[in-house]
Amino acid sequence: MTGLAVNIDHIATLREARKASYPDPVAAALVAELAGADGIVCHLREDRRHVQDRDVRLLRKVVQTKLILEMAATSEMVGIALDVRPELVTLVPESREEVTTEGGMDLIVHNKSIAETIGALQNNGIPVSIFIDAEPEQIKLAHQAGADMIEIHTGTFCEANGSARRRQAFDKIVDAAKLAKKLKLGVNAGHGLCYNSIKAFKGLSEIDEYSIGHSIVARAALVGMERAVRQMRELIDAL
Ligand SMILES: CC(=O)[C@@H](O)[C@H](O)COP(=O)(O)O
Ligand SMILES: NCC(=O)COP(=O)(O)O
Repeated sequence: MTGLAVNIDHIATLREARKASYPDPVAAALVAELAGADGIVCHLREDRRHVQDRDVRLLRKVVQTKLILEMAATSEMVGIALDVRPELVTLVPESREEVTTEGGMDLIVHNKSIAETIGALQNNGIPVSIFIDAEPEQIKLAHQAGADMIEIHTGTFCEANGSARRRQAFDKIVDAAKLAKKLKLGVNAGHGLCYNSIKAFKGLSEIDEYSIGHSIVARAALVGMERAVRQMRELIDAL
């Protein structure tokens, strides 16, 4: 069965908009699990714009499925990961000015440092995924760097204008997923996926799990977290 990992970052975004104590992303994670999530994702950004250290530590205590920590490959974040011990770390590129993650990790540029970060985490029993663009070169480099999994950046496909661009972006995802499986990497996919774009993935059995946050939280604001997660769960079950 294809997995659904629910990213609760933007519950924290709503809380941080007022620097309030609610809504609590930890509570959202528990509801998401009850509604059928296979995992909970949180991205502890260096600037702490949404998820806070307290959230990650509490999530570690209460999440019953699996906790996936998205983070930059910095020594501060590696220290936190070694302490919190999530079931999976996903390394993502970060830029302070971006509104959201703008692309995958460039392993042509960061190959050596990423391999070191992967080693530091794996040597302590923490599996590592790398968030990368659907480019064959990046996938081969992720494999060479020793990653356990990759997460294919789906944002380019989700944002593509026009059917030709959309098709081209999707074909790259298909090729990337097939290549990664051939290299015996686990394959996750995420960023920008919504209740409509997820339907395009029907039949793409190479993808183990989808990581989806913003669209679920946006729907949850209107219909509630449980319904929003269940509706996404049903779409993924129908793929
Ligand atoms: C890597 C990724 O796709 C997620 O981290 C997602 O971007 C949610 O976090 P932000 O919205 O802060 O980028
Ligand atoms: N890794 C992708 C993720 O966790 C969720 O991204 P989004 O659905 O919030 O764009």
